[in-house]
Amino acid sequence: MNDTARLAAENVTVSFGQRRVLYEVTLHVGRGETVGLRGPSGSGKSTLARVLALLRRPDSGQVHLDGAPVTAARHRVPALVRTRVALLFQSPRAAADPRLSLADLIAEPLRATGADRSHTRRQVAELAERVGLTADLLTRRSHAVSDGQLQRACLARALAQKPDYLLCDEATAMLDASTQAQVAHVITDYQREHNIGVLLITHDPALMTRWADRVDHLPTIAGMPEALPVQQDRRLLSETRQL
Ligand SMILES: Nc1ncnc2c1ncn2[C@@H]1O[C@H](COP(=O)(O)OP(=O)(O)OP(=O)(O)O)[C@@H](O)[C@H]1O
Repeated sequence: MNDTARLAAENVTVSFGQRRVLYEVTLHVGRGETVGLRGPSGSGKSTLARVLALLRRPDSGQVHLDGAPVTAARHRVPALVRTRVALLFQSPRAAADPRLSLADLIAEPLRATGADRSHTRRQVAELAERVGLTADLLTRRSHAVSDGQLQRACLARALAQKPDYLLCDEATAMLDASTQAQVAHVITDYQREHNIGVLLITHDPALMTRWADRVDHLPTIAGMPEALPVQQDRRLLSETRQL
């Protein structure tokens, strides 16, 4: 694999107030690979995903996107860079504007890039078909669809960005087994077609085993105090294994 074709967190440290959540964590996701990230509740998995998704700047350390450092976050990152990483959250309701129909939700990234209406309509129809949403669902707003249907719309929206990296933060945890399998199938198909890197955060060991090429692990610190001493080691334990 080309060493620069990857999304990388390098020595990332993040604290919330006095509480250090990540300390010098390094994690790489290469194009075409699926990296699992495990760790107990509160160990900082979502925080690391937000850093990698360019939603939060680390206190120290850096994010590299295909070899180039990204030193800003959110709207300070140029749209062409920002949209290359998509994040799919556990709760689609928290991630979806309730005023939008599912069609408008999926179209959000296309509108943001100024795509014309007919292109947007075609893309939305294609993405809806890819994730298994029928036309009648596309006119509904989030309150009138199930969690599984809404999560599929959020996945379609993420793919509308044409990301090179997709970060799935417990993205299938709320779904029944069959919807979970469908969502996983859509993502792995897309990955094969577009050679995207996938970060998979899940507490489900079976899903991790089936899906991840290798797994990294964020450790817990037993009895972690609110204010950690600087030397407290929060480095990532790499548990490279071929599954
Ligand atoms: N915005 C915030 N402000 C203050 N503390 C936060 C904030 N976001 C996260 N935290 C804290 O940081 C720690 C790590 O949270 P994070 O959500 O990254 O963990 P996680 O490993 O994803 O947990 P889970 O598996 O339960 O989702 C937790 O103690 C959490 O309470």
